[in-house]
Amino acid sequence: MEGVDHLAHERNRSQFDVNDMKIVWAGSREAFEVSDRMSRLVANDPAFRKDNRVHLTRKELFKNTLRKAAYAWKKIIELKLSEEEAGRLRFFVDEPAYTDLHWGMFVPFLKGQGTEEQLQKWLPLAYKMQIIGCYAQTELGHGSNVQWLETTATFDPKTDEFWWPGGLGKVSTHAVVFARLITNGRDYGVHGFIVQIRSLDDHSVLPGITIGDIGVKFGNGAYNTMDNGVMHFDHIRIPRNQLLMRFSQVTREGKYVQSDVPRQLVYGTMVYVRKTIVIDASNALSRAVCIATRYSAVRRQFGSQDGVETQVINYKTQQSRLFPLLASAYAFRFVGEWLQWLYTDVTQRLAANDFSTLPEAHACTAGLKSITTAATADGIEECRKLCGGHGYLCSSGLPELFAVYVPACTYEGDNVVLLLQVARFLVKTVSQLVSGKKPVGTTAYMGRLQHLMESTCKVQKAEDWLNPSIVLEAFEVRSARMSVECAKRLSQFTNQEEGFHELSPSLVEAAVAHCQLIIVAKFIEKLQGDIPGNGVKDQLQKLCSIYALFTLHKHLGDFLSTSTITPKQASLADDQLRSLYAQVRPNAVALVDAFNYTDHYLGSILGRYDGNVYPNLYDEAWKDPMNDTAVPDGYHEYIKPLLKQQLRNSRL
Ligand SMILES: CCCCCCCCCCC/C=C/C(=O)SCCNC(=O)CCNC(=O)[C@H](O)C(C)(C)COP(=O)(O)OP(=O)(O)OC[C@H]1O[C@@H](n2cnc3c(N)ncnc32)[C@H](O)[C@@H]1OP(=O)(O)O
Ligand SMILES: Cc1cc2nc3c(=O)[nH]c(=O)nc-3n(C[C@H](O)[C@H](O)[C@H](O)COP(=O)(O)OP(=O)(O)OC[C@H]3O[C@@H](n4cnc5c(N)ncnc54)[C@H](O)[C@@H]3O)c2cc1C
Repeated sequence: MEGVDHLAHERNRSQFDVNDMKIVWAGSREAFEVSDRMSRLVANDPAFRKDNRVHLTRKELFKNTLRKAAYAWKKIIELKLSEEEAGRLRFFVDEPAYTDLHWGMFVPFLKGQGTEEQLQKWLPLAYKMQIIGCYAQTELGHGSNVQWLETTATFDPKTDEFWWPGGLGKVSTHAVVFARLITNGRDYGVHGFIVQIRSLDDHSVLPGITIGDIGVKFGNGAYNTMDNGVMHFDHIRIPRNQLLMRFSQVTREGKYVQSDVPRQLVYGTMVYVRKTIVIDASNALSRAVCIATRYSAVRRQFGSQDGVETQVINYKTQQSRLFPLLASAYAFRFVGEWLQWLYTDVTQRLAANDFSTLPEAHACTAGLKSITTAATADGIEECRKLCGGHGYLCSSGLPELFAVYVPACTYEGDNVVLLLQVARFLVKTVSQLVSGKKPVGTTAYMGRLQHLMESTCKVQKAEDWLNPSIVLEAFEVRSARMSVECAKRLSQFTNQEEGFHELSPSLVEAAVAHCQLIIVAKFIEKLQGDIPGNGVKDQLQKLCSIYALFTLHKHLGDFLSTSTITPKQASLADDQLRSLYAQVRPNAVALVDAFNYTDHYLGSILGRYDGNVYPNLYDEAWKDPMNDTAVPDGYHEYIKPLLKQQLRNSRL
């Protein structure tokens, strides 16, 4: 029945104030207010409808995305929205589009790599969208290995194929292009250039440049709203001052001048985007968990008592699959908040030519991007499975969410390649201990290596696993022992690079252990701070324990093989986990209500706020164009002749 809250009984059971949790999830009351207002603005405007996407052809889909992006831009101007409001509005429009790359990569690259003079020229054009930019770094032959990009930019004192860049295929007028800078016959490696690629008069592609869309990508709708492109340069010429020269310059005479800064600063935009992707992982996972939790509370199957079947959310197996994902969504939210702080801090230090925390920022953004996107992609798929057959319908919102999200494991750095960067950082940290260098930041725990190598876990009963200090030390011991073991085995190789490649699978596991420690540590830190709201902190403590103990359970091999814990302590952790599931159970629906997602943004019949699933699932089916006629297209050509033939055969 419309208007009835079929989940009221679930909401009445919660043991905390969901409105207080909404503020904690949003990060602040101001952030909540902006998000709430923008999500409702989008949800209430039919111009932003998205339930028809799966029925559109690729070209219709793309044109529809251009329409929405233009409409959103007009709204932003008309309502005089702030940068924060505009960003939230585009987020709730929920459609990968060229604007993601214009605002998410092109503008940040200009801001990070341009000189004051270059910013004064290009930023006003970009902010007013008088030019539309993309980020052209990946080539057909190289994406991960940036240092081996082949496009060259040769300085001519007298006067190159990109693949994947989002927005490039049909929309962008300009590109940030990565190319090897060659001047006076010497290759100075990869640098960033701004290149106009289309006419601002008629959008035609400029001479010497070939541009196209790379074709249909994974999934219906999904990322096909984005014109990822291919571009080929054939000896085009650009002015010298379109080399972005904040960190290195080429003089009029062709002389290369490198400021006294790490060459990796040219990678700054990737660090920025990886940080953003970690925050976005909590958005995507929380969306899937919201759908699966509400539906799990609606769905009843087997186990009837008094003639009423059991809610599937009451099955321990459903809880053991769903609640760790709920906990992960909150865990990624808070580690994302911390990573935002780290990024801001590093940026301020760079402005003062303090590069001391640059390695930490790179390792943290790379590693956390890798493990949060992997867990989120797997988590969305698990949420689809948690919803049984109906989870496979596009009207559940889950197939498209998965298809849009899963490339996050690849873009902005393949997850394994990034974990190897973390491994390199850890091995270096351990090796420097010998020379007396004190580890700081997220590796500070390595400074207590002697203790961690000798420590024994103090758990004697299940409840001991609720002690944050015991949990934190277990994760520190596991990570430290894995890193030290890798470093020790690596030291047996005469050729360190050869040893690194040989041991890379174990090194990746050590990197995962370190990054999971960071997530646990930041969740615990968050709870040591002021958490306002009735019953809110208690719920978050439960979720923190679930994230930690589920992670421990999932990586039990690490904890046992490093003798961090005993099998008995592992069993006590499982007992505590099941008890925590029972404690979270009455709060589950309220914990996903706290994400404050509109039905429009969720785009899911199964995840409707009112839980009125079945009538709406049935009605949605009839809207499919397949049901426009009772007799399907093709009957007269292919079915009727077959039936008649069979009838004739049966009479012979
Ligand atoms: C609200 C909505 C949100 C939506 C979310 C955003 C969606 C955005 C859409 C995304 C679209 C996708 C865009 C893209 O994919 S753009 C292209 C991305 N490409 C990559 O990420 C390439 C990955 N490869 C690399 O980053 C580098 O090649 C790699 C780091 C793997 C190796 O670099 P390099 O060979 O130069 O360096 P070395 O391994 O030799 O290391 C040398 C030292 O440099 C340090 N280092 C490396 N990278 C960095 C860095 N970024 N910052 C600081 N330091 C760095 C490295 O640790 C070494 O240091 P040591 O010598 O001390 O060990
Ligand atoms: C949806 C989407 C949008 C994108 N948007 C953009 C964009 O806007 N701009 C842009 O420039 N690029 C973009 N990209 C490209 C993206 O950045 C690259 O695909 C990504 O960096 C991975 O690089 P690759 O494709 O070369 O993978 P590869 O590195 O070729 O990976 C293939 C396999 O090799 C393994 N591998 C590679 N190197 C190593 C190693 N050293 N050790 C162990 N294993 C290794 C990887 O783990 C992986 O399993 C986009 C990609 C996608 C999917």
